[in-house]
Amino acid sequence: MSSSVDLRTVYAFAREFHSKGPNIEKLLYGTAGFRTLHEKLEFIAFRMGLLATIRSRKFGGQAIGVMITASHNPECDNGVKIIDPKGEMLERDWETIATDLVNVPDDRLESEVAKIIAQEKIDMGAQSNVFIGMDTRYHSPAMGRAVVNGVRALKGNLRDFGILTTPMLHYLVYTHNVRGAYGFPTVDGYVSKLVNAFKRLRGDVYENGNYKNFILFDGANGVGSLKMHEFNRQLGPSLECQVFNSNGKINHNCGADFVKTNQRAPHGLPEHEPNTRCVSVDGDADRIVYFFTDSDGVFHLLDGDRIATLIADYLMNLVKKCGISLKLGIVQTAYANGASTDYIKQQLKVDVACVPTGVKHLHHKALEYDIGVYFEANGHGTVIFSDSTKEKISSASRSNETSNEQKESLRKLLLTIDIINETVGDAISDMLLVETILHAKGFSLKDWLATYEDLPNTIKKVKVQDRNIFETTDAERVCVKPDGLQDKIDELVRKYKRGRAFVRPSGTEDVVRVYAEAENNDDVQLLAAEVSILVYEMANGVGEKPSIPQQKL
Ligand SMILES: CC(=O)N[C@H]1[C@@H](OP(=O)(O)O)O[C@H](CO)[C@@H](O)[C@@H]1O
Ligand SMILES: [Mg+2]
Repeated sequence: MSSSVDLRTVYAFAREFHSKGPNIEKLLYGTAGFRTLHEKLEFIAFRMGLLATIRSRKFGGQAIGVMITASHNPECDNGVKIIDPKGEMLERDWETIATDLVNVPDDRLESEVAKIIAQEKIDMGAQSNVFIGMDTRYHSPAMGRAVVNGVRALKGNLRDFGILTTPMLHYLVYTHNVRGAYGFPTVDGYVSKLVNAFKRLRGDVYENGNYKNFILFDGANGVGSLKMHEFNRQLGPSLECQVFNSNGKINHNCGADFVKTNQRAPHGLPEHEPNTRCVSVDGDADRIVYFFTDSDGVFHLLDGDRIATLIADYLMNLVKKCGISLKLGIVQTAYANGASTDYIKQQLKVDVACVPTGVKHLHHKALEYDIGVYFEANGHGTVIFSDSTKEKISSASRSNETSNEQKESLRKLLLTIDIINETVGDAISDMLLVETILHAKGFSLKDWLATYEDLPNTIKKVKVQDRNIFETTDAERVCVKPDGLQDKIDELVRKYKRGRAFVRPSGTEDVVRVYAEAENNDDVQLLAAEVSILVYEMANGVGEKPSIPQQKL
């Protein structure tokens, strides 16, 4: 190992500018990196700057991303996560390395960095390249500067892209590393890739059947609204998209998480005709849900499960028309509505897998299929096509044995692939894809909703003294610790028709999440309350004890 970096600068920078200070509780690289109150995060951002530089050197100078965001969390929180060279989430072994690096005191930082360099056999003389992006939180620039200092302390190179959606940074990292093979590695390149494919698929006829060319876009007062304005300039009349919730408090009473969790429309929604198509994205624009209010004033949600089934159905039909055979699979988590899973198995007749929460798990599983469609119920997901699938599609499109009709379908399939950001869930890319499909089918949201009927469901949060005493198995559907809890949950679930419930510790908040679904809403509320009380009692709940809804007492 050659080293041109004096590691004493690491401790000097830390002590001078980004001291950890005493009494910081142990922090874990969780479902989506480190996420906590912004005041606690600056030293972590600095250390992630160090780690990203080291990781980039491990890959001979390939770009590594550092994204500053707390996604759908409230404004007071921030977060930092690392993006690997292929635009994917950080490899699991390095999550442990990241956790260890963050949890050492300042005076052990230098030796911890030296340990990582030695263990991973890093050539500190090698090139390194760190790409930095951030959401619109007012404290994100300070975090960004801390990352920059981390990179500088190790004499690395960096590019600071400023305010970006999370999926844009994933795209930029990947396209840079594959030297443009997946798209031009710039922000303009990203927008043009998606918009050009969208426009070419849509053609000159913007409306079709029940599909109207107008959509209301809730930007969650985050980066999604800024970027959607940029998209709008390029989309022109091909999609009339009215952006709202652009400059208030991030995620406050709006955005995809608010809409999904509360199953109601966001605040700030402009006056509109009943049945108008509306979307909500989250604070960093990597997830999306659709919704509308019908002429009786009833709110309807079309979430990630719906999006996955719509896309899978469309792609399967398209592939069939192309005259090629490919295996498509859908990946969900335990939060997927039971009715969607039944629909996938019984109607779509597609393979469906269930994995633990967090897109990294879904992405990983989706790689096993020729075409992997993965979505969390909250609207976070995308589609990935294996290399051999892409090869099959392009060779079929060039082959003399392919009919003209098949060639037209292959052209559509190739353009559809271009709209998709395969690196990670991407709210804007997902929206353009769904809009393309609804347009092709001539569907209104009502038509889409009619494909199957969701089971009523809810997610509750329970605060307990230590959420880490909860351990789960079977893709989080079974709770193995504390002892005896699962048996008691099973007993409760048995009382309800089509009942299902599970509990798991959150990876991003200090709570235990309780999910319940059943045939009707009263039962759902009752089951969720009963399970929440159980969790609270078995794990020394903190604060107000959950209670049974009034009408059931
Ligand atoms: C039920 C739920 O929505 N959980 C979210 C949430 O994870 P938790 O581990 O449940 O806190 O944040 C993750 C990161 O954004 C997201 O991937 C996941 O779907
Ligand atoms: Mg997000």
